[in-house]
Amino acid sequence: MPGGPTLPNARSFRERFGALRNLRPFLAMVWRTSPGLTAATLVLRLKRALLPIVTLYIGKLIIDEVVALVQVPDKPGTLQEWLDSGLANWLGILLIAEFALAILADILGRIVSLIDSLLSERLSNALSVRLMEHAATLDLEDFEDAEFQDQLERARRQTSGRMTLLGQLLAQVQDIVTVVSFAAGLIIYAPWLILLLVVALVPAFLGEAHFNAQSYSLDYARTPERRELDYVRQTAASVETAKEVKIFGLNGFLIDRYVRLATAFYAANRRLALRRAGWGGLFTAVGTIGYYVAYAYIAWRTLAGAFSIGDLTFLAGSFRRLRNLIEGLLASFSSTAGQALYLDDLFSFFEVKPEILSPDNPQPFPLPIREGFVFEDVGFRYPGAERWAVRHLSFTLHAGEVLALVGENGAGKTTLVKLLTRLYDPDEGRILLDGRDLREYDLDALRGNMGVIFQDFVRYNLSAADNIAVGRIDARDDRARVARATERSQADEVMAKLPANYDQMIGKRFRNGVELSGGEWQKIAIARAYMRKAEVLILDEPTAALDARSEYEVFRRFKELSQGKTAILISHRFSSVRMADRILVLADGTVEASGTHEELVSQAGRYAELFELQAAGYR
Ligand SMILES: Nc1ncnc2c1ncn2[C@@H]1O[C@H](COP(=O)(O)OP(=O)(O)OP(=O)(O)O)[C@@H](O)[C@H]1O
Repeated sequence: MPGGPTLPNARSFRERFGALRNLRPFLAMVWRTSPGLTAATLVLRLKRALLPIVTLYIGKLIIDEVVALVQVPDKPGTLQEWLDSGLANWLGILLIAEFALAILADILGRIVSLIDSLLSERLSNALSVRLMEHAATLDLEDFEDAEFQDQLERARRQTSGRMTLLGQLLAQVQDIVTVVSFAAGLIIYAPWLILLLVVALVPAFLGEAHFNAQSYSLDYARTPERRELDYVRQTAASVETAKEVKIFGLNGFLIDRYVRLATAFYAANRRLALRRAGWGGLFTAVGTIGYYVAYAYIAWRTLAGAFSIGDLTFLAGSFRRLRNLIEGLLASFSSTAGQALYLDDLFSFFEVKPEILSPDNPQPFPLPIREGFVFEDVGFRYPGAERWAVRHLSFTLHAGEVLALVGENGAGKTTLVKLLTRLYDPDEGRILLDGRDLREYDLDALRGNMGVIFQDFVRYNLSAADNIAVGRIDARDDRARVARATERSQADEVMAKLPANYDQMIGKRFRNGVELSGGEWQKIAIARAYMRKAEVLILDEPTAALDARSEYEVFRRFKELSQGKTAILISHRFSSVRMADRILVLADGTVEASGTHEELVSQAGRYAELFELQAAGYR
């Protein structure tokens, strides 16, 4: 049989069956999704489970009756004579019963699959919602971690993948009842046939279990590659990337990369599939041998007069059905154990807990802020990074002040903003707000009172109005408020140009979407900050694509509108920066200088140098 060193080891037997503990919370989740549908499918399946044995038994009665009638002396000739004689009445009733059972089985089957498909869809929706709800509670740090992304990806796949598991579990309940009913029949006639059955089936079961676990391990180990595969496919063909892919002629490069990854996938899957097919064939053959030994025995006993012809068909039928059922059940048990391993991914995702939390007795956010924010020797290193992004960072952001942050790329400006908004907590030092550590405040209130627009703000494929309303989504229907925010960020000119104004779908992903220019997007994004009644306003360089006049105007308004508010603005344009009350020059994650534009220019430091460089460019 083909084999290869690259297959990961199958998970241990214990681990595999240990995963079955996940079934309980899973079933609880199914039940919560819809108690009515769950109960209905169970009850109907139990009813349906008993139909096969009854059908087979009536079949036996029919044959026995026919055999008996054939032997009746002077039996009637035509159908009419048979009917008139009344001899075939019992046979008629049996035939009608058999027919009715067949119809019933059909109807029940259809209703069950209808209910199952409804239940599965609801379960998948409920799981997706739970996944999104849980993801929303987690830290930014988690999302930036590649391993977490693998885990999230695996969990996400489980939301739809687990529908098969549900169907499988329900079918198992049904099949077990059927098996018990057949086995009871068989035990009454020929107990050791059951033993023969078990011996013939065990190897197949163990084989299935082994290959299922191996396929899970393979899947698990390959999550990073699979994410890369998806990423490459997405990059090669998406509206966001099409422009650059064309200009740079990246198709070939991306396709090669895809093919390389996909080929490795295929090779590993093929190896496993071949081994599985090989062993599976062997085990099935063992089962078939078992069946024919049993068949020969039943035939022999019938010849010996121990069984009637009806018994022969009933027993042979029972044995064949039992074999198929048990084979199916064993395969599906082991696949359930395998699927339960996948549930681990889902439940372990739900167990990831955020570290950035509100304290138990949070302080209310100060309205208004009286003193401001104080950074005390703050140090922060991104997870897994060797370098400190900011360190020994100390400064005060006074209440009501407009502070500009300047510094070269990578100086730590954005990191500072992330710390201020508690997207991260400092590794060293602390940040105070009105004399108390930021961590003492209610997290939602803290974030709710900050209007922050990052340089990599999100371009939502939503209507223009919603793109602004996301700044305060619960005020989405307050059109006057949206209009005010639009006007403040000068997005009103953008809005006026859109064919459907506020209702215009923007972005190219959906039908009738209109794409905006970079600067137009920025104006829309900045309006989000004005949707909030925020105590602190922060613009982290979302203006880079604005033309000089627009940026100047945006910042002038920003300054005006930040009256009485505490504000931070980050920009590389000195014409804007100089409007701030105070400027903080960052270098290598720490404060190098601070003061007004005039003070800093006269100090002949980095600020003056950068200012000169930019000014020289315009002369
Ligand atoms: N998510 C992250 N994970 C790891 N390191 C990061 C992350 N974000 C930033 N860094 C690192 O932290 C340092 C500071 O980055 P930061 O984004 O704060 O700089 P910045 O001053 O805002 O730069 P720019 O002017 O380019 O926006 C950089 O050296 C960067 O490599």
